[in-house]
Order: sequence, then C-alpha cells, then structure tokens
Amino acid sequence: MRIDVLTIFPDYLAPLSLSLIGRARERGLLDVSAHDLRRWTSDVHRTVDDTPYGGGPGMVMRPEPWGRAFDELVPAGVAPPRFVVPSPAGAPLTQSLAAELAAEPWLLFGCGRYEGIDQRVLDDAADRMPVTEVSLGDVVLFGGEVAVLAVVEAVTRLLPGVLGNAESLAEESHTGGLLEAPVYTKPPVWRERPVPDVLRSGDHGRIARWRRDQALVRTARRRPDLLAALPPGTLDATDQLA
Ligand SMILES: Nc1cc(-c2ccc3cc[nH]c3c2)n[nH]1
Repeated sequence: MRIDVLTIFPDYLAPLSLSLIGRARERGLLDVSAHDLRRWTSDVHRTVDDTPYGGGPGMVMRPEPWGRAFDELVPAGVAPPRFVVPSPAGAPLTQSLAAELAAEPWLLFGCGRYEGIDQRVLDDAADRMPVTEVSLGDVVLFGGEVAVLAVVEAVTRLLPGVLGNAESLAEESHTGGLLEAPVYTKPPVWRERPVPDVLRSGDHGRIARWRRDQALVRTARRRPDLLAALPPGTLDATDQLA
C-alpha cells in the first residue's frame, strides 16, 4: 500500500516511522510519504490560508496549493488514490471503515488546519478520485494530523504481514463484536490484588468461558449498542449477561 499525506506539519507524521509501521515500511509492505503543502505555494511567504468569505473567526485553507499538489501527485491517466480527509463532519472511523480502506492500493490523506479547507478542494478532488471524509469521534481537534495517525494505524495493522505472529494471535482472539475481557500477567498477587484463579487453573475450556462471560458483561455495561449490533444468533443460551 502507498500512503501519501498532505499537511502543513509533516513532523506530526514522524510517528509513522516508528514500531510496527516503521518495520512494515522497511520490509516494503508500506510506502508512506508526508508532503509539506507549502511546497505547492507560489508566494514568498508560502501562504496556505486566508480570511473566510462571509466573515467569521479564524482562517480557511486556500484551494490553490491543494490543486497544485493534486496535479503533481495524481496526474491524469494514473489510477487515482482514495482521498481521505479527517473532518468533524466525516463518517465515523469504525473497524469496518478501516477494513474498507485497507483494501485500497493507494490512500492520499489531506490534513486540514485553521477553520478547515476551502470546500472547492473537496469538490475538485471528487472530480478526479473517490473522497472519504472521516471523523475520529465527536471531539474537536486542532487539525487532521492526529486523526490521520489513528486512521493509518487502524488500516495498516490490517495489512497482511504487518502484524507479527504474536500480535496477529491477539487479533484472532478478538471476541467478534464484543469488548475484550480484562487481561492479567505476573505477579500472581500485586498490592494484595490476586489474579482471578480461573486464569491460573490451566483449564482452557473454563478460561475461554470466563473470558467470554467477562467480554459479554463488559459490553452490556459499557457499550450496549455493540450488543444490539451483533448479528442474530451470536449470543447462545450459555452466554451470561448478569
Ligand atoms: N474527528 C475530528 C476531526 C477533526 C478535525 C479535522 C480537521 C480539522 C481542520 C481544522 N480543525 C480540524 C478538526 N476534529 N475532530
């Protein structure tokens, strides 16, 4: 997968060189490039923003640098990327959207700043590539970069070969659609708090049932909406929701 990020703060994307994503890049599974949008400005001050038409506070990102960046990065005749733009008005980032994006050969991320990007940038982009506005949640950030880091992590961990065996086993243990059960490790007792005996019993069937029950109870208490979204028949007679 090729990933390009347009931003006025390319250093914000430095974490993409670390850990699993950094290793995937070294192994050629990922090609990630952050581009400073000011590369496509035309004035001595490298201006990317201006005051909003119609008045109002703050500044808006001018369209010209974006258009020049598209012209260079997405020339005619080349299969275009999906343009992914973080926005409070975007579609919620969910595991299913992450899986959909993970199937794309090329993602181009656009990081807004200030009060946002001139709408004509999104309209012009839609004439040449699929556009997806995505929201990290109903919380307002300073710009798109942090959201791009989250989307890139959610997407790239789904790519074949990116997760090592240990991590992919954790992935397999995901209790489909439910929250995870609590996890424990050594020491067996810590500040007079013991690890649940069942987890040290060696009885794998009992352990699996305990984890399932814990996942169900946690989901029912914290995210009943996830229970309601489960496919019919997911919960069987032995499931405990107490
Ligand atoms: N989910 C979410 C996205 C954003 C976001 C995205 C882009 C910009 C540009 C200026 N402010 C922004 C905020 N906040 N919260």
